[in-house]
Amino acid sequence: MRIVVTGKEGQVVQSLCEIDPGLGVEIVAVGRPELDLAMPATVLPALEALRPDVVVSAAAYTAVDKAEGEPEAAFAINGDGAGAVARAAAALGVPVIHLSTDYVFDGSKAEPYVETDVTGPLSVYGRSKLEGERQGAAATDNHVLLRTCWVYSPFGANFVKTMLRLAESRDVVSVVADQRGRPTSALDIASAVIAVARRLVADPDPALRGTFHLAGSGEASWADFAEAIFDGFEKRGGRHVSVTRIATADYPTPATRPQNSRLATDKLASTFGVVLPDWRQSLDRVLDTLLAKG
Ligand SMILES: NC(=O)C1=CN([C@@H]2O[C@H](COP(=O)(O)OP(=O)(O)OC[C@H]3O[C@@H](n4cnc5c(N)ncnc54)[C@H](OP(=O)(O)O)[C@@H]3O)[C@@H](O)[C@H]2O)C=CC1
Ligand SMILES: Cc1cn([C@H]2C[C@H](O)[C@@H](COP(=O)(O)OP(=O)(O)O[C@H]3O[C@@H](C)C(=O)[C@@H](O)[C@H]3O)O2)c(=O)[nH]c1=O
Ligand SMILES: [Mg+2]
Repeated sequence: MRIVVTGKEGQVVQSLCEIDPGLGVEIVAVGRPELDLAMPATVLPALEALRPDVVVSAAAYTAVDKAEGEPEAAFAINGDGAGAVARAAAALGVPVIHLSTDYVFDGSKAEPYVETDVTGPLSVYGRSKLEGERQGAAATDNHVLLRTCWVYSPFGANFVKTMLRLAESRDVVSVVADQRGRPTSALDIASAVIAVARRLVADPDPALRGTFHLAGSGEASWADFAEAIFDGFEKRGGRHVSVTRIATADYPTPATRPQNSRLATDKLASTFGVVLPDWRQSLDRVLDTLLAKG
């Protein structure tokens, strides 16, 4: 089985390329310039040439604050570009696994979000990802929409790497404590995507298609997450860094984030038997890699 994934340097695509996908599975990454989501005409020819058995739509415009000033680019890539990937998979007659985000929700729900909850994105990024969800669902039923959240990894740009960079020069870092979510390792996402892809290729059952939420086990605020990162840094010989827990109002950003970003993952567990490790355990593995690299 050949899994073709969009993007080259992204966290999820690099994690897919990094992990051992197991017997009979091959991972191929395709991105710019051959496949450019901002140029939808490039998408079908690039995918067709690679003869995928499954397409993983992982590439996206993910700069949440920058997107507020570049809505056209965000919608072109996350809306029309993601739509083009799903339409190409449909044309090739293969399933597509399309990654989306907790930021499609407004965060006002008291409980974790389930797949059927009403969306209401607060940011350009969230709205553009929701448009990609709509275009993907319209393109094909042979489609898994996998919403995930708070992704970190040894690769690309993410909150863990930002905190480790700040730890080099700061004794105290102020971090918001009133946004809660579920930190998710891209390495765990990669394993889950491969497990889902295997099932989709083997089984046309419509119950295996549709929307599913995927997240690391447990939950945290960004401040909790930062504290765990700094603890791990110190345990591995780094300096002591402490967190000042602040409110969202004390950390103004161009984009508004949901206060409740927690995704309920029971449907993925009961349908695919996929449950991710506790986020603290996965964080340890990523810190081992990042801090061993130096
Ligand atoms: N990061 C997060 O916290 C979360 C991410 N997600 C979603 O998961 C998916 C994977 O995210 P993640 O791996 O973190 O993303 P990254 O931000 O790490 O990487 C983005 C990827 O998209 C590619 N890309 C951007 N623009 C284009 C374009 N015009 N044409 C082709 N490729 C493009 C980049 O290309 P290049 O290789 O050239 O750099 C890169 O490979 C995305 O759909 C994202 O929306 C969902 C929830 C949380
Ligand atoms: C750097 C920093 C951030 N923060 C806050 C700002 C924000 O509320 C929160 C997280 O900031 P970031 O900008 O790193 O995270 P952000 O880019 O919003 O992360 C999101 O990315 C997109 C792609 C997703 O899909 C989401 O699931 C989510 O992971 O932490 C602090 O309070 N202190 C700090 O020093
Ligand atoms: Mg960011």
